[in-house]
Amino acid sequence: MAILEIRGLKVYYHTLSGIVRAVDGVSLSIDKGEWLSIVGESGSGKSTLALSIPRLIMPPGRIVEGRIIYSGVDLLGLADDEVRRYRGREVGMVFQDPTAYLDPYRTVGSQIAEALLEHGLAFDRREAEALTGDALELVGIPRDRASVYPHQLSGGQRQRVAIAAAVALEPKILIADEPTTALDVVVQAKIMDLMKRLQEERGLTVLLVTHDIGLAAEYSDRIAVMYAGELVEVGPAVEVVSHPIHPYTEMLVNSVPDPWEDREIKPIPGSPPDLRNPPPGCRFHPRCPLRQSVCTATEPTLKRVDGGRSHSCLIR
Ligand SMILES: Nc1ncnc2c1ncn2[C@@H]1O[C@H](COP(=O)(O)OP(=O)(O)OP(=O)(O)O)[C@@H](O)[C@H]1O
Ligand code: NI
Repeated sequence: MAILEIRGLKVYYHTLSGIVRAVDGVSLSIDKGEWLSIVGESGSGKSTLALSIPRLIMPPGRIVEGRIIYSGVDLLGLADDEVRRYRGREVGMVFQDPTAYLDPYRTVGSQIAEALLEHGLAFDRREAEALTGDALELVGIPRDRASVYPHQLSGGQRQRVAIAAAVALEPKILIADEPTTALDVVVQAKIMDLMKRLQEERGLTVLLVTHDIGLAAEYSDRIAVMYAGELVEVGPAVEVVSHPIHPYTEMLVNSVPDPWEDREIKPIPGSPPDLRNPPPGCRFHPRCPLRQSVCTATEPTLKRVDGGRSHSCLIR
């Protein structure tokens, strides 16, 4: 059953130099308890898509069209104060830089405890502190570390605390935007393993945003590949990576090292288009080796094929 359904979403940034069509007609659904990763090059609109879900898009950005249905409720139809109740409590968020939202002047424990009280998940200070300790332990941080300040923790520990803070509110879905990009690979694996455990043990739905398709393949149930504001391929993680359908997915896979196979790394030639003025037809056509005349003349849509997969390639 879908916990989240995004339909025809368009999110544009209205800048002085033009309208940046960062998310331009995305439809995607995520099942309860599933881990879906959104992958794609820098600037493809991944973060814009993720931030739209709890309606955290700031001006000059604006959600111009579409629906975001969470557990049957269209979040885009709610008043601001109503949507605030979903943030944190239902939809948890973790970002690349936890220092951006951990207050440097307050202990990590007091910040988690306060959120618990604010959302009515703890009856009093004492219960909030107990639950905070539980949340820290859940992410592998001793409960007595509640009394430290963010700067006293390592980068990996801070990200754990951020996850503890998010998970303490018992959200149904955790949106993690590049949560391990700033961390070394060993710490990255630990954070990913932790999220996997939360998915398996608590039935947490995970939406991971990453530019790392290898990482996505290792941890996700499904992968959605984004290019220039649109989805080009969606399907079971292992299949998408081992047998990509869309040429962009294929080139993205070939542009990163394969830990199991010794093959040549081929960077994708060219660069993504200017989203103020994207190319007509398939937005990938200027970089696509399979390009034919239909690719410049036809607007592709995501079509379903066998195996729970979909793609938007006009040739394949
Ligand atoms: N505040 C903003 N004002 C104007 N344009 C923006 C703003 N934020 C993002 N954009 C543009 O929207 C497009 C999508 O950006 P977004 O950050 O969503 O991509 P991304 O896939 O998350 O990239 P990255 O991997 O670098 O994080 C880009 O062209 C970007 O320049
Ligand atoms: Ni991003």
